Amino acid sequence: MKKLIKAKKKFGQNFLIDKSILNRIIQSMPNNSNKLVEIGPGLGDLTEKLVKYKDTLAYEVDTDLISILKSKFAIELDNGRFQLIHTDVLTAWEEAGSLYENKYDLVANLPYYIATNIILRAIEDDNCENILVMIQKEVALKFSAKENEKEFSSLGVIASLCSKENGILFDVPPESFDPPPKVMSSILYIKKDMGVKLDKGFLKFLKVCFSQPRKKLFKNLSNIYDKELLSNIYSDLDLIETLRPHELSASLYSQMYTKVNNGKQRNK
Ligand SMILES: C[S@@+](CC[C@H](N)C(=O)[O-])C[C@H]1O[C@@H](n2cnc3c(N)ncnc32)[C@H](O)[C@@H]1O
Repeated sequence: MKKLIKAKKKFGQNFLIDKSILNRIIQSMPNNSNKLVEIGPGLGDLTEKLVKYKDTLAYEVDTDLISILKSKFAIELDNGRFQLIHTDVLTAWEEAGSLYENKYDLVANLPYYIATNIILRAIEDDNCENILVMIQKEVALKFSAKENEKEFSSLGVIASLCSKENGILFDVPPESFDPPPKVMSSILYIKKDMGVKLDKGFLKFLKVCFSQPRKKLFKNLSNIYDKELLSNIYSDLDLIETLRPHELSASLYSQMYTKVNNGKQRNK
């Protein structure tokens, strides 16, 4: 470690040290008047760039880092350019429903152990408009995958339906961090479609669809739903019963869910 602090594995601390990557993140940021929210400012290297660009609100869980950040950003904390909240961000979401009271963009080098959960929360959060995050490449591929790609899963369906634009902007190698993570990282960008809200039932439906990703979708669905209803829906949507879960488009998942629900209600 170049700094006087030992990175804590339990908080997913891999500090970004490559200045060129920090600059590329800043250049990729959406141009609007939204507040910036950062999760896990760490030692403040990305934060330093963010506060130069816009007013920033950050959530950090690690007590040891809070005192470092308070002294590094004493002026910005004083003049309101920077706000720091010492808490677990998932608890903050649980308690308040949103990380900020108005429109915001999430820009962060996320702790990888909860990266998927954070992105799903940010997609659900009505005030979050753009998500620009560094995460493990494997997870970024899942969020950005399209149908027929082997990585296409419920995460790809959710990201596709809830966004106007989403994809990997660039990859970041382990040596850009201190300590280096074991895996390749990527910058994922999601521009949300603010008019779309997925219901909890749909998320449960997707869990069933992808419960055994390499089996036939029909088989996964028939563990829960009536086979005759499913056959009718497949024929209405002009689908073949041998389809695997990754071969159906996000929009067809949405249509199938509506039909499954309508069918269930008729059967009651
Ligand atoms: C990958 S490091 C990124 C640090 C810094 N932003 C950088 O780019 O060098 C992840 C950061 O998230 C913080 N963190 C981990 N879990 C958290 C949680 N549940 N809530 C808020 N911050 C968390 C860690 O303490 C750490 O500062």
